[in-house]
Amino acid sequence: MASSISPGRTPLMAGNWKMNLNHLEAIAHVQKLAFALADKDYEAVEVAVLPPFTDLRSVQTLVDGDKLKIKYGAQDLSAHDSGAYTGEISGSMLAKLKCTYVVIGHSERRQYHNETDELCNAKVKAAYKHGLTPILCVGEGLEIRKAGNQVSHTLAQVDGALKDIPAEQAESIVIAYEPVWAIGTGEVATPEDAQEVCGAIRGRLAELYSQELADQVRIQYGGSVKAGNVAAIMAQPDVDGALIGGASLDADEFVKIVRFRDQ
Ligand SMILES: O=C(CO)COP(=O)(O)O
Repeated sequence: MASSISPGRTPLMAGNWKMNLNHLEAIAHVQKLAFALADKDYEAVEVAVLPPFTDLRSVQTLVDGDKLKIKYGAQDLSAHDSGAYTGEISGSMLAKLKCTYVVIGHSERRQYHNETDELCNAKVKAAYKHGLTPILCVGEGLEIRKAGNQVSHTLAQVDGALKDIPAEQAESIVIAYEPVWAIGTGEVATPEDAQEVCGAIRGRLAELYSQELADQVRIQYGGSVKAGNVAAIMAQPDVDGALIGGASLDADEFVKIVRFRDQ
């Protein structure tokens, strides 16, 4: 299927492993991806993996040692720089491991750890402070979708997380629209559903900053993305990649998603 992605926005296909794969499994998985992916894949698409914290050192060693073109990042970071915050991981620790990306505000953290837009905003600031690129997750639950309020709900999350973030930083952000009802359920948003909200997010970025900045920011869709549905979603003009959960744990499937133009 033909894709209508703006040539200025390289699609980002990022695998969010969530709480799956220990560090030994992580090494085997990244090796499989590295073996399967070719230079032409990396020219067409940016490929990233987002493993659990405990895997990051192993992934870094593999990527550095074999000069792999796969990027990697973490699934969360602390809003604080250092200190008495038991169990937390700072942006500087992630930067030291040469992470490129960090996921902020995933719906599972909002739901199970009560993360608010204010906390997401503090984490976006922490990410930029340490040179990390945020992948900011936004999206509505089923009740909000049923009431038809998906756009206003999602844009309020964008506003909250980007409060006081200057354009020089916001221009590099990645925003992932992940409708909560489509995560891990097999229930995919239709390409039109994805486009409606992703287009609205780009419109909001234009209002908050400028059209030029909005045109440059990558907006991903996430929620039950698979090789079989990725091409139709990527054909939407404001969808510039995917944040993939379950399907990213299967190396063959993830490679097919990276090669969405062939599907
Ligand atoms: O939450 C997601 C990615 O961050 C989506 O998960 P699934 O692809 O498993 O639905």
